[in-house]
Amino acid sequence: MISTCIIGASGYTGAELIKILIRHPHFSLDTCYVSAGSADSDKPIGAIHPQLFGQTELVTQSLDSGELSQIAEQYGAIFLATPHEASHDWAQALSGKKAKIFDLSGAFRLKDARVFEQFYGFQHQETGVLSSAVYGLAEWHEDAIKTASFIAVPGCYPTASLLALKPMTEAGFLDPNVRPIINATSGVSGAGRKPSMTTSYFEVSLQAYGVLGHRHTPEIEEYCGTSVIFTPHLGQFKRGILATITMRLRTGITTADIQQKFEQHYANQPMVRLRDSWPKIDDVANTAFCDIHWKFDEDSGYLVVCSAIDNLLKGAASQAVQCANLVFNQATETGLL
Ligand SMILES: NC(=O)C1=CN([C@@H]2O[C@H](COP(=O)(O)OP(=O)(O)OC[C@H]3O[C@@H](n4cnc5c(N)ncnc54)[C@H](OP(=O)(O)O)[C@@H]3O)[C@@H](O)[C@H]2O)C=CC1
Ligand SMILES: CC(=O)N[C@@H](CCC(=O)OP(=O)(O)O)C(=O)O
Repeated sequence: MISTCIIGASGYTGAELIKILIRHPHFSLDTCYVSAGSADSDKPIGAIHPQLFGQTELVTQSLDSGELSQIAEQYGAIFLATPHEASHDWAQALSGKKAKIFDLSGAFRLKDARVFEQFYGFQHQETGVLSSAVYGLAEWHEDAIKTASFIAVPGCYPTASLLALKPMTEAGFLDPNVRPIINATSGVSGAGRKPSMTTSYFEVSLQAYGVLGHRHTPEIEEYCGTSVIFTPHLGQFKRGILATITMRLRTGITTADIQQKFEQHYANQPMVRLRDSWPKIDDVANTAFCDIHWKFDEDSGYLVVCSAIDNLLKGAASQAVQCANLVFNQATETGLL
């Protein structure tokens, strides 16, 4: 068994990682860390995440950031389910040691350090880790992930968007004069466990946010190689993302060409399901799948693709475990089906 720990175990993605890792055939979850001074330190996991009541004996431990280097020699894999700033600040001490690092935050997803100031609100200092980090879009970066030591697990909206876009962008099918338009709606768990006015039960009502400025725009653009118009929406449900993506294709592309590209990339990828009807969030909530369906109008050249994921799983925790499976030479779906 490969020894693992989670840092940020009291959060929503931390809870999903615990659920997966305690049942995984090749990883053992040995420690659940919370931050120093956390209200959730020294608590049984079942007291913080009641769905896990009776499922594990683990009790949260407070993390002493002075011990990060030592922790990185202790485990085979470390999952960082922490805010961007915490991952950024701790990455250097964790890197280059025995442990492979799987960072669920956005701190190491973009290659240009300057972009962080504009979109994340902090100055990136860790350019060394940034340049060696591999973007963990499991279905597309498999070879690079297998040999990586530090994996930047993609954001939830970028996962849903890129899995739908990339078969077309990689094939060069897009009309270069028309940007893809991504409209996506997420459940409130996308905002994390910390309470806030915008995610409070009484306040949430379907609404766009982050218009023409969300930090996932540069992430999507970097990994599909084209500018996009991305509009996220907050929905009145707990978990899941539905992304509807409209693209204009070059003249002459046919329905059969599109079908061939989606099948070429995903026919052998067990976590992506090419559906024969429009996916619903309920079809993927609490699963590690990304469901995709599309329709093409050959007359106008417009293609509409719908992609549905669970933001906490394929958009975070299960994709992190897919990456860990690849790093440790296991099938991508191990422990996820
Ligand atoms: N929610 C989602 O759908 C997705 C989230 N992500 C990313 O994954 C990461 C975790 O997200 P999520 O689980 O939703 O977030 P949560 O807010 O639910 O959990 C974050 C965890 O980190 C701990 N933490 C908070 N502040 C600090 C700090 N300064 N230093 C160390 N630890 C801290 C928190 O509590 P404690 O004080 O108890 O330690 C908590 O356990 C984030 O970077 C997020 O952006 C990525 C994709 C999807
Ligand atoms: C509904 C909601 O608030 N969603 C989050 C995205 C969650 C995610 O993917 O997180 P990171 O890229 O931050 O890791 C947001 O829009 O900020």
